Amino acid sequence: MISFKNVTKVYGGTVKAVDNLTLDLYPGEIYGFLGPNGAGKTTSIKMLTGILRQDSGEITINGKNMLTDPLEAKKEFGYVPDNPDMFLRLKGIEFLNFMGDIYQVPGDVRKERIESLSRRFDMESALGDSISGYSHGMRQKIVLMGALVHEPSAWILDEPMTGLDPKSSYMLKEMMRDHADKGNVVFFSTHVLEVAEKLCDKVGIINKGKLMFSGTMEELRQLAKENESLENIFLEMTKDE
Ligand SMILES: Nc1ncnc2c1ncn2[C@@H]1O[C@H](COP(=O)(O)OP(=O)(O)OP(=O)(O)O)[C@@H](O)[C@H]1O
Repeated sequence: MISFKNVTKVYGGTVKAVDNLTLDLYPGEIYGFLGPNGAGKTTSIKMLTGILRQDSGEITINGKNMLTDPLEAKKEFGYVPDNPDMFLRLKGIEFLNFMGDIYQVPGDVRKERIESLSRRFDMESALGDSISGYSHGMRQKIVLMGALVHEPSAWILDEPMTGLDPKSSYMLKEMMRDHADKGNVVFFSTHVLEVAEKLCDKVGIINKGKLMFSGTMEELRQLAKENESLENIFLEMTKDE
C-alpha cells in the first residue's frame, strides 16, 4: 500500500506544487494520476520515490516511511522517471546488471529475468549496444526493464507509455494488469485520458497541486452530467478559474 498523508511541497517559497495531498493506494489497484501540465504529478512522484523531500506530511510504501526509513522504503518499488535519458554511456546489459547489483539480485535469477524482459520488450539484440545510440522508446524500455529487475512490489511509473511503440505499450499495459492482479500497487501518471479510462481501477485528478478527485472510473463517470464525456469532466476539473 502507498499512502500520502497531508503532503505539501513548495518550490522557492512561492510555488505550491503539491498542496496537502492525502491519498491511499491499495494492493491490486492500477491507479492513474491525471492532470494537465504543471499540475504536480511529477513532484508527487518524486517525493514518493525519495528524490524530493516534502515540506510537510508523511509518505509510506508498504508501511515503510520514505523520510525516516528510506533504504527499506526504496526496496519496495520500481520507478520509471518521465525522462529516460540516463546512464547513456553504459550498454543496455551493463545498465541492467548495475540495477541488479544495486538491488542485490543473485546472478542466475537476474539472468533469467533479464532474458524474459528482453524478450517481452523486443530488446534482445540491443542489449550489447550503448544506451546513447538507443531511440527514445528503447531508452524508455531499458529503464523500465531496469526498474523491474528486482521484481518490486509497487510500480511507480511517470508517463510510462510516452514514446513506446504500440506493441511495447500493449505489453506494458498487460504487465501492469498482471502485476496488480497479483496483489500489488501500480501507480502511474498520464496526460492521456483514454489510457486511464481503459487501464485503471482508480484515478486521481490533480490540478494546481490539489487533488480534485480520487475514486473509481465508475464514480468519475457518475459525476458527469448526462451525455458529457470524460474529457469534459477532466477539462471542467482542471480549468483555470
Ligand atoms: N524544480 C522546480 N523548481 C521550481 N518550480 C518547479 C520545479 N519543478 C516543478 N516546478 C513547478 O511545480 C509545479 C508542478 O510541476 P510538476 O512537474 O510536478 O507538474 P506535472 O503535473 O508533472 O507536469 P507535466 O505533466 O508537465 O510533467 C509547476 O508549476 C512547475 O512549474
